[in-house]
Amino acid sequence: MKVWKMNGAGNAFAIFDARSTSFVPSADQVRQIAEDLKADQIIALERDVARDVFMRIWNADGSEVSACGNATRCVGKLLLDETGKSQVTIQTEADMLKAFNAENGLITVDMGSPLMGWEDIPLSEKMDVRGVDVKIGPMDNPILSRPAVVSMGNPHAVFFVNDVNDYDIPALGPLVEWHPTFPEGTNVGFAQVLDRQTIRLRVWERGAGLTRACGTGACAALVCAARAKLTGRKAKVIVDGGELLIEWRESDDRVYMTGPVELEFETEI
Ligand SMILES: N[C@@H](CCC[C@H](N)C(=O)O)C(=O)O
Repeated sequence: MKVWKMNGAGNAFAIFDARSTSFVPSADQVRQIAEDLKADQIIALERDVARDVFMRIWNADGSEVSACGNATRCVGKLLLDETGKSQVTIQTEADMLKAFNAENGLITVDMGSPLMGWEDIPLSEKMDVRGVDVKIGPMDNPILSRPAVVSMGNPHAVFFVNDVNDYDIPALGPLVEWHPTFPEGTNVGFAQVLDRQTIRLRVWERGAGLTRACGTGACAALVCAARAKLTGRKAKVIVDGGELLIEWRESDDRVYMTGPVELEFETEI
């Protein structure tokens, strides 16, 4: 079976070509592969009757999840090169996504529409998704409070902060990731709005920890920022591993992400 080690803005993936050989790893095996190949997520490419591919996703902790933006760009690049098509379709558990070539070797992915209902995130009970009732730290002087939430096919809680460098993310992230408000856990973004077109973002990923980039996290940060009128609907999101351009189009309500992909090596197992 062919395996590609790739990254999207530093978010690292081991991508297994399971289109002709079955690949059904146990959670233990996923954890081992992630450790051996230094991957944040493990991806399987499977045959799909209607789309170019079905993309299955596991976090480094062995949990299977529904969405991964940076891996969608990497898989898009592989399929665009392989098929010579101008656009490829990628089915995930969450949605049907499309990828196409952008300028300067970058890849654009149509990440679908953000989901805003409290049941969609999901939250444990009905709350205002622009600022949910979550506080971390002393009750009268919390370190973090009232994150905005949205689903990009996976759950995201976004804290708007004055300076991302002021926060001990490995200490705070897990407290939010499994807070009772989020019955399926959540990815946790720390977003600093630099101006109306620029966001600095770091993400504590559910099931993977602090990564160098989170594509769905970047989409979530832009959607939450634009919804709160902190930015316009298009912004550059600066992550630890590079830059992502995110646009939440008014015309179709879909979020488009453009960013880099890198093939580190490929091998056969
Ligand atoms: N790295 C990803 C997100 C992967 C899944 C996430 N950790 C979750 O549990 O939902 C991205 O680029 O979007």
